[in-house]
Amino acid sequence: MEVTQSPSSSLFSPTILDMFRSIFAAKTVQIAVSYNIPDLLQDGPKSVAELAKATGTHEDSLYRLLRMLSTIGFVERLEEKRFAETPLSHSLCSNESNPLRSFVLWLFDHCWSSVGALAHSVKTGQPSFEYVHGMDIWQWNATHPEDQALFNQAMASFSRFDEQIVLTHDFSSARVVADIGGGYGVFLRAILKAHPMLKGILYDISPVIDEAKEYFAGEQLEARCQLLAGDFLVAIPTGADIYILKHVLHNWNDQDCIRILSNCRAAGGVGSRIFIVEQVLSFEKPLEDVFVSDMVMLMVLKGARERSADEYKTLLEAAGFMLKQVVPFNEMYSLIEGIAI
Ligand SMILES: C[S@@+](CC[C@H](N)C(=O)[O-])C[C@H]1O[C@@H](n2cnc3c(N)ncnc32)[C@H](O)[C@@H]1O
Repeated sequence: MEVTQSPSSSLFSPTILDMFRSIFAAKTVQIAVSYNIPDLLQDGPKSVAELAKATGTHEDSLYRLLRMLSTIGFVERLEEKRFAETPLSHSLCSNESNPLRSFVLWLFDHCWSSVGALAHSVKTGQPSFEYVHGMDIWQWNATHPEDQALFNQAMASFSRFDEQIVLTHDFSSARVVADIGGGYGVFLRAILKAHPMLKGILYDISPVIDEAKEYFAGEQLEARCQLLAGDFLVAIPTGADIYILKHVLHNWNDQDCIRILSNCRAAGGVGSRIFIVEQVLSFEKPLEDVFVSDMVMLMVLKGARERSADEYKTLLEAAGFMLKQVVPFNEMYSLIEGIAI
C-alpha cells in the first residue's frame, strides 16, 4: 500500500507546532530531571530496563519519554532502547555547578499548575499561584521548607548570569555593600571576592539567612560580611553606602516598592547609592524574555510586574532618590542606579 505523507504545515502552522512541542519539551525534561535521569546517565549509557529499575517507573512509558527527549537533544538514542547523556542533560545533573536544575524543577513542576491557571490572573488580575495554592508564594515557602529551598536555589541560579556586573562596575568608592533580599548571597559573595576591600551585609527573611550562613562559612567570608534577618518592608540595616535590590522590586506593587526604596533611603542617608538589578521593559526594544518574566510575575504575586526605565525613575523619585543611570549589562538585565538626595 502506498502511503502519502501530507506536509505538517497543512494541519498546523510551524509556529503552532513549535508551541505544542515546547510545552512537552518543558514537561518531559522536568520529569526526567525529577527522576534523576541526568545523574543516572552520567557514568555511561543505560538501557531503558536499567533506567526504569533505578527510577521505579513504568518501563514502556519511560521508553516513550526518552524517545521523545532524544528528539530535542536531551538524551542520545544509541540503540532502540539504549540512551546516553548529552551536554544538555549533563547540564541538569544534581551537582552544585549546574544550578539551573532547581529552576527547571521550580517552574516546570512546582509552578506548573499555576501556569495552567494563568487565565484566572488575566480575568481577575490576581495571581494564579494563590488561586491554586490558597496562599501567596511567601506564605507557601514559609510553610513548605523543601519548596522554599528549591525557590532560593532557583533564584540563586540566576545570580550567576548577573555576575558580569561585579566585574564591570566600579565599586572603588564604596566601603560597605548591602544586598537587600539577597537570598543565599551568591551575588554578594561574588562582589566581596572580586573586591577584597569591601565589606558586606546580606539581608533577607530569617529562614533564608539561616541557610545562607553555611555558604559564607564555606568561603571564609564571615569576617567581612554580616548576615542579618528582617523584613525589608519594615526596616533595612544602616551602615552601607551601596544598597542592592536584585530581582526584588519586580515582586512587589508600586506602593510596596516605594516602601522598600524609602527604607533603603532612610538606612543609607544622603549620598548613598541604590543598585536595582532587573529586566527592563522597552517599547523600542521588546525582548521576549522580559515579557515571559512579566507573565511569571503576573502568575506568582499580586502587583508583581516588570517595569520600564521611566517607571523605575518614578519609583526612585517617590522614595527620595535621583536616577543616575540605566546600564544594560547583558542581553537580559540592566543596572538602574540611583543616588539618595
Ligand atoms: C526573587 S528573590 C531574589 C533573591 C536575590 N536577590 C537574587 O537575585 O537571587 C526575592 C528575595 O526577597 C526575599 N524577601 C521576600 N520578602 C522579604 C521581606 N519582607 N523582607 C526581606 N526579604 C524578603 C526572599 O526571601 C528572596 O530571597
